[in-house]
Amino acid sequence: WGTSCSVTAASLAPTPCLAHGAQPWAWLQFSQSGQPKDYALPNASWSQGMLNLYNEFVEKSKDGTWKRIPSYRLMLPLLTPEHPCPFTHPDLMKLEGEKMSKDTRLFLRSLDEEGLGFEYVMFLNPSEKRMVTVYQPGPYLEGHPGFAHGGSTAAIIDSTIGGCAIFVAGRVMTANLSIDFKNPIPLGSVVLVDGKVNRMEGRKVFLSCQVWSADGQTLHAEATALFIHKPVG
Ligand SMILES: CCCCC/C=C\C/C=C\C/C=C\C/C=C\CCCC(=O)SCCNC(=O)CCNC(=O)[C@H](O)C(C)(C)COP(=O)(O)OP(=O)(O)OC[C@H]1O[C@@H](n2cnc3c(N)ncnc32)[C@H](O)[C@@H]1OP(=O)(O)O
Repeated sequence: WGTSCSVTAASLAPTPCLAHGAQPWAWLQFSQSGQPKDYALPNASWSQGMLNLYNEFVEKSKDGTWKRIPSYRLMLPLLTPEHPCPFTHPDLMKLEGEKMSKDTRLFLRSLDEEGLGFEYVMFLNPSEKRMVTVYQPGPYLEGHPGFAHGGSTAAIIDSTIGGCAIFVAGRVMTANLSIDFKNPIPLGSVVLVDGKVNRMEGRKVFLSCQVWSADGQTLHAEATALFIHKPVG
């Protein structure tokens, strides 16, 4: 995929991060293989409940029904031909890597230490236009004592359905996000964020989302959203 994509490995080459006085490679953590680190893989902070749900969706991915979405500190590596990814919308292929800042991080991947913030992995079901995120909120996302801040819940919902909307429509922006918070999410618990596209009208993509406890017994939040396509260029 992405043969016409202007984002290449060369455009991903580490650049100085002078603004932060950091090491040149600090904008993107590389693994020992020289590839950007994929954060959507198990680490020591993942609870058994998180691993169980992750393994469930890995199993469901074996026949291609679901696809695990790799996750880096930036969106950029997802757009390079070197990294297999279902985000093949032609609109995204027009993004030019060299014009995208490398001195930034995705909000949900902004913390260095494992387990303190957003631990998550997304799986896309292309035929159902559905994205699920297996998510474990860490202690630095606290709102009321012991519970995740509602803003962090909004962020994981926005990213889940945002990824789904990007898959169907290319570059989109959140125009509206409406959330009913039903039950607080305990820090360190595991939830399933389940979002899908309901319909599209021109540039508008309408989605809905539910956040369930891992055992499916507690509905934590319900949301509806409108994303609007913004053509690249
Ligand atoms: C891009 C690289 C992708 C790589 C992807 C790879 C992997 C992704 C995987 C995982 C996901 C990872 C990351 C997460 C992804 C996304 C989550 C982050 C998303 C955000 O965090 S994003 C920031 C917050 N977001 C904003 O910062 C938007 C500010 N805003 C604007 O930029 C404009 O406001 C805009 C663009 C929304 C519209 O502006 P515009 O000029 O293009 O269009 P216009 O206003 O004409 O509206 C056209 C029609 O929509 C109707 N309409 C508009 N707004 C409405 C509303 N609120 N309610 C109801 N209807 C509305 C109008 O009424 C009209 O309707 P009609 O045509 O029927 O008259």
